[in-house]
Amino acid sequence: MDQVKQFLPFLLGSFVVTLTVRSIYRLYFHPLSKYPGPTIAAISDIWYGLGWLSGRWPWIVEDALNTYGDVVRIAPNELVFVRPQALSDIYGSHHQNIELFPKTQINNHGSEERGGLIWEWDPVRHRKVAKQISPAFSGRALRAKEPALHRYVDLFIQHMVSDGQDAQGVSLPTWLNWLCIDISGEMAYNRQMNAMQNRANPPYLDLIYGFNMFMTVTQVSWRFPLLSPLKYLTILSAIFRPHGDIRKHSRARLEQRIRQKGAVEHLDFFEQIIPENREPPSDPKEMRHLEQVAAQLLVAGYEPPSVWLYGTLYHLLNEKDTLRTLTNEIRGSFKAYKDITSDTVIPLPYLTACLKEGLRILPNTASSHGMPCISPGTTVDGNYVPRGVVCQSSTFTQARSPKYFFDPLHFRPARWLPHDHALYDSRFAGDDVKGYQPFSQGPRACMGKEIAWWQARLSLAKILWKFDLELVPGQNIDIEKNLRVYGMYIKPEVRVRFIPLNRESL
Ligand code: HEM
Repeated sequence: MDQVKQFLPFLLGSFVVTLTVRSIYRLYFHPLSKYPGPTIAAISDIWYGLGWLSGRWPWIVEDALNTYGDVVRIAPNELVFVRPQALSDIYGSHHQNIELFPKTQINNHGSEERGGLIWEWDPVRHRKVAKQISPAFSGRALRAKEPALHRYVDLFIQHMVSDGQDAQGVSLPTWLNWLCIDISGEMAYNRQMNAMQNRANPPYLDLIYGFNMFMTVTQVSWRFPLLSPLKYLTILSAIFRPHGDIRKHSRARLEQRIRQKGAVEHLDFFEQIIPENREPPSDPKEMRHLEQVAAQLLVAGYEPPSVWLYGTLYHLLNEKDTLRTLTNEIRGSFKAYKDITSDTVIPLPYLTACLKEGLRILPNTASSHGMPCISPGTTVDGNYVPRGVVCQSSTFTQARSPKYFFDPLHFRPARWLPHDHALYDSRFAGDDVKGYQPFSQGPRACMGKEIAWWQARLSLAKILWKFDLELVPGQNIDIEKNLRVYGMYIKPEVRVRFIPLNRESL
């Protein structure tokens, strides 16, 4: 015991000396020491970790960029950029579709089986999977999916006719989540989630939201090896929730889909990577890879569209004149509900402008968090960034900065209108509409951009053709203050009345 007592001051002393020397190195001698940022972020990952755990990371980074300039050191070995040139340098640069800034291992933690498609950090492995899947996103393949898209949007409309007129209205985030998970399950691997039909969260949706905060904890704990046992909380949470059963069910559904190959109502995104022999691979690694890709397609096709529609409708409901203009454009363009198709909605300029503005004012999770990549040792927006430094963008800050957009914190669709449109407003002439890339760019850009646009245009056009919308009075909502984002956004409650017009039935 006495020996321990003697040894303790020595241990503590060594610890303090090591921390001091490391901090001095990181502050004054590290290759990133010339970049500005909070001092605590330069010497430790604590600032980064707490920021992520708060659910307000995009806002924290925005504050830092507004305080320190266009490049900020947000962790000892990490920079965030905001100018469009930096975004194109980081994400757009590639050689024969192999990205020059590979993704970090923030999500799959180096596992070769868990990369799937979106989390795959190895550019060559990513290219292989992306090449296999991309034909499923081609124009012809998308056409085959259009009837299913209509079916779900129509089901949403029918539910709103029956449920949406009550004085207390319906929960906008809940119903949009159900619409989007139903569509995404169907598109990803012909999986019927039946959320709207059952008026309940499918267990799979509960599962992914159950892990929402946990994903962030895992990502953060990865930076602090001493805290990594936190990861084992997954095991605890698995004990207390029926996760195992849900996973088993998902796996069984996927195996069924693999055996069906081609014999489905419409081709889905998964079709392209189903083994030729239509048998689930016996190699567990291969099967885990397929499960990972299927899950990623499902979540990638679910979360961004649900946030997009939620943000756009929330702002429209708060901007009555804008909502009226859009409603008039839609109702003036279609005599009958059945005339609303993925082709006929494209020429509506105000609809497109409102949706672009919705994407700007609330970018999706990946764009809001930044998409960390590793520098190969090159220049980003004129700054030399040594090899191995983690770089990322803040599309969120760019979207909300007066340097790039006039009146950025307000919903102003007019900024996206063609200049010869009657409602175009020259105050927006200086907006950098081309530099804004919510679907990212380069080899890792969004594959679902086109189908996402179909889904968003069709949903909004059908909803506003059929209903007058109003916020249920007495709600005190400020999504700017109340939004939180971990692995996915947590959307604050908004109750809305859907008042059907007496028009032809569906
Ligand atoms: C509002 C709509 C959407 C937005 C704003 C959006 C945005 C993005 C962004 C920023 C990325 C890059 C992520 C990263 O590099 O980490 C991405 C990737 C991806 N998105 Fe989307 N997305 C949307 C909808 C969809 C939909 C409906 C699908 C359909 C499945 C989809 C499928 C994908 C896929 C497969 C990737 C990975 C591409 C790759 O790594 O090769 N997205 N998306």
